[in-house]
Amino acid sequence: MILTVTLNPSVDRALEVDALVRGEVLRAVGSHIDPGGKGVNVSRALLANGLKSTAVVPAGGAEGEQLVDLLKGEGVDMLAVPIVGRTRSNITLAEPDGTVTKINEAGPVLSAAEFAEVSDAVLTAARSSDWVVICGSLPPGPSVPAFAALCERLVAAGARLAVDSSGPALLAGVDAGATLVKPNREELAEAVGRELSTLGDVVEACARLRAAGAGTVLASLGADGAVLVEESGVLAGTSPVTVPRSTVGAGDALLAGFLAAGARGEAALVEGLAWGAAAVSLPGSRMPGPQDLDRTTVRLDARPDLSRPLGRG
Ligand SMILES: Nc1ncnc2c1ncn2[C@@H]1O[C@H](COP(=O)(O)OP(=O)(O)OP(=O)(O)O)[C@@H](O)[C@H]1O
Ligand SMILES: O=P(O)(O)OC[C@@]1(O)O[C@H](CO)[C@@H](O)[C@@H]1O
Repeated sequence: MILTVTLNPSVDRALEVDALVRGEVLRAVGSHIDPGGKGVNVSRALLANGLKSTAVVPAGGAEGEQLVDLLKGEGVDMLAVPIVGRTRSNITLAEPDGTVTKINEAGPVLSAAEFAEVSDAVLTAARSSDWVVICGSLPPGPSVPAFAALCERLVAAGARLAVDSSGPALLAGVDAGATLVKPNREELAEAVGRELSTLGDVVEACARLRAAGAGTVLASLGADGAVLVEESGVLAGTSPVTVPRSTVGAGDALLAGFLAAGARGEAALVEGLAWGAAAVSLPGSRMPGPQDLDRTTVRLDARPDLSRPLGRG
């Protein structure tokens, strides 16, 4: 069983507009609401493919209730920890060519007592889980040392920990010795403090995170695919998408597919790329199911050209 942890979940509201024009009243031509947050999406993707997981979410206020109802409606097993603050709403503005503009709230404050309650729930559930997957931004409140302590306690307790976050939270996961980290290009660049222009830059940056404590690094690179750097070597892969609809949650789908297929080697990278590409072909943050997956378009390369330039990030 996979335990996902989203410390800052959301109600995701996606509005489709014909074109984004600043300063105008825009009329939405379509709208939908999804339960959101990166770990929540990993759980949704796993469920869409018949795999069991439990999503840990702090939830508060009317939006917290809505989040819990949406998760129940989709049949996602959850551990909701009540909090005083109001769960955030994140907005996606989607244009017909697949361009998305996202506005994410900071999220409610998680008090020290609430964070301790969430941590206890995670540490307890971790005992019967194959993976603990902590994803997304830290809400205001918990300090980085408190988050780092949670990661360290999980690793010390023998949990296989995966972290998909940014900034200091990503580095805390690396330092704690997470089994897997999944940064995107921007997060990886921030973690190593330099721009990443080529595939070689990405491989080098992943190697640095491994040297600092991470077991495996799965770097997602948008349309440039993904790079996997693990004990046994380096693999790069792409999965072209003919008609991109929404990239929201593509990284979460990639991570879910990678975990679902064992989190190592070619088979897992193929699965992750197939799930990521399928998510990009679907509207909003809809997670792909078996009917959406096409593994035949995935191309892997065990000896990638490290001088290959990446698209504009
Ligand atoms: N434009 C695209 N064309 C083809 N595949 C894409 C595209 N964008 C994303 N992908 C696929 O989805 C995966 C994840 O994308 P990305 O690197 O943007 O993740 P992310 O920034 O973590 O996304 P999010 O935070 O929205 O979940 C990529 O590794 C790739 O397989
Ligand atoms: O603000 P964060 O935590 O970095 O990201 C939150 C979020 O943008 O990530 C998911 C897509 O990956 C969405 O469901 C959600 O709105």
